[in-house]
Amino acid sequence: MYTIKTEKSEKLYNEAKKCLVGGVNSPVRAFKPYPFFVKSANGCHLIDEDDNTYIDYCLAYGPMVLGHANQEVLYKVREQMDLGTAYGVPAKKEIELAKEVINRIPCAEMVRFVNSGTEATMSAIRLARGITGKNKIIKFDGAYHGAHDYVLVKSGSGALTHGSPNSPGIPADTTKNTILLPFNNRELMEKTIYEQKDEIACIIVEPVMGNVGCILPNDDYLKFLREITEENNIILIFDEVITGFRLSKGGAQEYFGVVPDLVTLGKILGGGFPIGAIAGKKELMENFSPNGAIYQAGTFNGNPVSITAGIETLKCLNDSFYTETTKKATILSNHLRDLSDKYNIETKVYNIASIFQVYFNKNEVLNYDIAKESNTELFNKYFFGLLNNGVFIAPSQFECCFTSIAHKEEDLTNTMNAMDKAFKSLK
Ligand SMILES: Cc1ncc(COP(=O)(O)O)c(C=O)c1O
Ligand SMILES: N[C@H](C=O)CCC(=O)O
Repeated sequence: MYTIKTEKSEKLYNEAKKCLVGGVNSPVRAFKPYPFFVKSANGCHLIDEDDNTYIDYCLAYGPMVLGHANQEVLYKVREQMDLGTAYGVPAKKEIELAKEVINRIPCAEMVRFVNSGTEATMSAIRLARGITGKNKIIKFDGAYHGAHDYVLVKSGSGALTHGSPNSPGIPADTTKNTILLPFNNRELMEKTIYEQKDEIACIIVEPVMGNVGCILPNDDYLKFLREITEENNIILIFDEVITGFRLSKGGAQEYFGVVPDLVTLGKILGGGFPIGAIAGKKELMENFSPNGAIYQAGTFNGNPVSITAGIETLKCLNDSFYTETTKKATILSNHLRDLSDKYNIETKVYNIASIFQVYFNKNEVLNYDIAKESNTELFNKYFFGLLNNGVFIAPSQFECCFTSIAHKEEDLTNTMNAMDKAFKSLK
């Protein structure tokens, strides 16, 4: 519950409910009694309609690694807008960003830009099916790969938060081809592949699961997936919509030293504007239309505004970006561990690079089933404890938090104080 003044947000929410489903445009934004309505954002701060300021660790669910309204990015975006905002014919900057992706991401030899992570995973799966001539795909329990029919089964993120991990409206005929397995479990993967390898087109995996909190891969689990897919003519897709450009310059594949066949990207790649991309080995990518027969298209694919923001954002992701953002996430994670001890509250805290999350759970969180046992009521109290003390994180146990270069020392100190007050309120 809010203890701060949020009357204007409440009023706007009541208005919004009349014309927007649930008052929001993506379910993850809805929380009870009502979400605050943002008026502006700058650096690591959000300011709401009631003039409350929050230090933001949601960062639009990931893209804003440079903080909000980064002036270098916006300067170039404004320049681009004067040159046009959508062309329907190719433009030079698409080559520039594609080359950046290829230079950074180990598996990327060719790129197709789309408009969202959802489109990217949908097209990557279609590509894998089209190339192999096989229909089944393997996805992990609790993984979220966007809101399309192939993958909206036992899904994480808002689907899990709002209690519909299997969305009605998706034909059983579609999802019968989606095999669900627990993350970090080798035996079940081996058994499934042994029995059905001739029907399985691809494994799609979030290398770090970021839509059921933050679940790290066990030692060599990703390497194991690489080996088993290679041995069985199955395409390995890393869904790096969250981890891409975040864990390292080359994303999770560089961080863990495991190179998949295809990667899906989004979020950071668009520097705060809508984007997605599929990239991978040339021999696979060339199967997309117009070179190959597998159809993929979009009016706004390679949109010049998003491409410009992406180019400018990637320029800022140098070594010190990774050192700095990792350091901040580590400081906050260690503080959460200390608070758990101080207030004797059982938690598990995970962090990697600029990602972190606390689970109100006594067990090590290795997969979806364990994550689901977390105390979401306690998480909700923690969330409001932070919010009422000027800190915003995603309003769900089943999302994760991000640091950016815009978080300053003072913000971290204020955040740690807010965390302390939030934990105290849980007793
Ligand atoms: C791992 C992952 N894949 C895919 C998506 C879908 O991306 P978008 O919301 O841009 O469609 C998301 C987030 O939304 C994600 O976290
Ligand atoms: N968890 C999702 C992405 O990572 C949240 C974004 C959304 O669905 O609005």
